[in-house]
Amino acid sequence: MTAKTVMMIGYGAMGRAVHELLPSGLALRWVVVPELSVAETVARLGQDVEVMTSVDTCRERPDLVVECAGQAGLAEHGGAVLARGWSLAVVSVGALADDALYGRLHDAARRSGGKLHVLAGAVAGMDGLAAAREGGLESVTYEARKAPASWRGSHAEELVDLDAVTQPTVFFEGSAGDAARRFPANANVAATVALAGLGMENTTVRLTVDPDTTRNTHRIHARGHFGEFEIELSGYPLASNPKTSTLAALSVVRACRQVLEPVVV
Ligand SMILES: NC(=O)C1=CN([C@@H]2O[C@H](COP(=O)(O)OP(=O)(O)OC[C@H]3O[C@@H](n4cnc5c(N)ncnc54)[C@H](OP(=O)(O)O)[C@@H]3O)[C@@H](O)[C@H]2O)C=CC1
Ligand SMILES: O=C([O-])CC(=O)C(=O)O
Repeated sequence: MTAKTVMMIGYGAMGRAVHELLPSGLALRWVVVPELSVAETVARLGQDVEVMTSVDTCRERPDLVVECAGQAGLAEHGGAVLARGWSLAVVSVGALADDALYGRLHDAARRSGGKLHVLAGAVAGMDGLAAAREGGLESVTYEARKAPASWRGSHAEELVDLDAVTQPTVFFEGSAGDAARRFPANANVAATVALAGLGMENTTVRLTVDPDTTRNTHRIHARGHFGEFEIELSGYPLASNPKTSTLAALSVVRACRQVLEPVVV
């Protein structure tokens, strides 16, 4: 049987983890990275994978395109993928807090028959939340708790002294849209919860730095006509990037596997 093909946008910590776990029967054929990373990525991947800076260079049709490139990468390449009518599974969901980008990707997919799949990423429960929305939701709160190392290099450094915290400290409380825009590498899940539930402005987000944890912990509380649920997921970060949970990479692997499966769970 010929292998189904995958294109990956971005090849950082998550992309590499996904590549390692790609199910047999699927081949990573194209990787899209910024110009500055082309040489290093070619050296890592060898001849079997075509490394490019633009989706336009690809002359075939991938069975699935996965984005592991950060919000800027989704903004740069998402439109071109969807305009071709391809399927695009994304993790940098916070980019969709930008209404103009959301509209552009939505319209490109609608015109071409392409599909934008918002992956659950580092959290669970998005199916239940989206189902609950059908009956009406009253409130949705999302809280993330991570170690200081996971918040380094982010806007958190301007809000709290990451070297001095001695106990769990909330340093941001606001809307999902605001969180996704201010913490592009750390609060994509806030946008995912918002898209599944009450939207960017009506989803409350709390971000905490916890000096005593090595996990990335996500808690979602939702209340509505269906009743109420609370889930807490305590994930291991990837060794190669403490901002990124292992489960987020695994959600991309799952999306890849679904290309092969006649029954989708
Ligand atoms: N939904 C979720 O649960 C989660 C989502 N994420 C999202 O996944 C993204 C990737 O995570 P991770 O792999 O750990 O991050 P890394 O920073 O390790 O990797 C990002 C990769 O994307 C590349 N890239 C950056 N800009 C572009 C662009 N314009 N076009 C193509 N490629 C680009 C980078 O290249 P270069 O090195 O040259 O910059 C690098 O290869 C995060 O930035 C975040 O947005 C992360 C965790 C959880
Ligand atoms: O991986 C995680 O724990 C979540 C994350 O970074 C994000 O939401 O952007």
